Amino acid sequence: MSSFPFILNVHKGHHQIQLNYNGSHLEFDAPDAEGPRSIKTVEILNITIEGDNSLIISACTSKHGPKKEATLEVLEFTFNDKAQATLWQFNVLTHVYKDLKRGRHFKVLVNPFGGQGHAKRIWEHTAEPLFKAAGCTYDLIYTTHRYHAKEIAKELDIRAYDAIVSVSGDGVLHEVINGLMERPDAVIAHKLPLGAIPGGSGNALSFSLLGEDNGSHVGNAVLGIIKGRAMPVDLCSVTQGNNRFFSFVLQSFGLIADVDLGSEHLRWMGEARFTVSAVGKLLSQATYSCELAYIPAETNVNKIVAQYNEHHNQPVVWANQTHDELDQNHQTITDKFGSVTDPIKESDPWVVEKDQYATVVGAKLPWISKGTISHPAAQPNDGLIDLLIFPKNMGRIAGVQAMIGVETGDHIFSDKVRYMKVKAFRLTPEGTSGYISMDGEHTPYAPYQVEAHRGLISVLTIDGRYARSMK
Ligand SMILES: Nc1ncnc2c1ncn2[C@@H]1O[C@H](COP(=O)(O)OP(=O)(O)OP(=O)(O)O)[C@@H](O)[C@H]1O
Repeated sequence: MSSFPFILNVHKGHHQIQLNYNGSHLEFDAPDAEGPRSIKTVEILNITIEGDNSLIISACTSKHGPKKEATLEVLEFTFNDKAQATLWQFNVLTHVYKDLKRGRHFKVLVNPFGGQGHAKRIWEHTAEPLFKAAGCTYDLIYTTHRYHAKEIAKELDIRAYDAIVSVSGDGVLHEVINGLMERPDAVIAHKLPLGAIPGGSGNALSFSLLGEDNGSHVGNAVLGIIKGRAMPVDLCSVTQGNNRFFSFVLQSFGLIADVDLGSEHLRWMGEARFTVSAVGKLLSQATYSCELAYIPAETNVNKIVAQYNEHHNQPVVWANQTHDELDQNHQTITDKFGSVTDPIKESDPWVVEKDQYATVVGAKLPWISKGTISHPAAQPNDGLIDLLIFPKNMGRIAGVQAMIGVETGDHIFSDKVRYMKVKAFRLTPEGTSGYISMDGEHTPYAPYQVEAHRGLISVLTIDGRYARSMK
């Protein structure tokens, strides 16, 4: 291949323009008031030639600054020399899709009722045009009932697709993951990457991938699916009674579960319902009794923060560069620390305590929704669960301060809050009624045990890690 820059002289109306691709950006002077333009390599979706003299560049750009949503931009130019234009197109596209498959094929699941019914419009108006512009293809299904996504994932011809994409909230993704993990060929199926387009009311994965400013931006999410690579992501196995399932967001007991599941009547408030409801509960100083057992990996917050910063300085590791737990010799995922119905093994370093708590929440994602960074040190593939505990007797002021801290993740530095990394935990609630939420799903008020499995699934992303959740 020839060397950078790749230059092509084109026309826009009467203006002569030089398109200059330097390996990291496509640069040119826009003829109108816009002035010089610079489009990043990652933003370029496609370059096509139409007829004898037309060059079309499709890109997904955040024209009005990095905090604004990336949208489809189609630039049209004319050229005089078709052979030169074709060579330029080939050179630029080859570099733009270096190590990436061009024209990926997706299974797309849209929950038409997700996110107060906006998911269909999100797909049609924003996501679909971007996929088409990039030359991607897809089989689309609108989910028609609860567990539909799980049924699809269980039956899917996984070899036919490059990823499963959901236009929904975390609920549909939870179903997809569980569908994949229940297959007899889970050993292969779990390798199919997932793509998340925010279309629900809780879009924890999208916020964790794209951060507070861009977590709800559909264009940015789609760009990650078209141009991203598969990042290994831990999955938690949960045992409860004789059931076993998988959780990728959070497992909550007490206040956070009440807020998640018990504030349906405030649904009209949208995202604000979580904060409003949580502050109300904290002011009422409700506590919940349980026995909590955990296997600690790190309980010192300062060390957890140091490890977090170190992780962000390490080079990114992609899914095809790791060894996963499942292989031809281990066709099922076994829980190293047993199930909730087993007695706790004395040979494992469990710590057991019995008390009242405002909330106990395990999570694998830093964001649980917009403005809620409950587990800021959560990492995609450290093989550990971040466990957040608000104890009893926090006091109203400290409780509300901690809740305000959740907006930035600063609550973990409060001396009233406990935050640790654990390998597994078991929670045995006292009493018979209350809420337990697994990825937003209502589960029985009964003992459960959670264990992290490293890098069991993968998610398409450009950055290869979660957005920075701590300064
Ligand atoms: N057509 C449908 N009718 C009813 N329920 C559905 C349908 N499609 C999907 N679901 C269910 O909706 C639930 C929530 O889905 P989703 O992940 O899109 O959004 P959410 O953010 O979790 O919640 P919501 O947007 O509804 O507040 C899922 O558990 C899924 O089983």
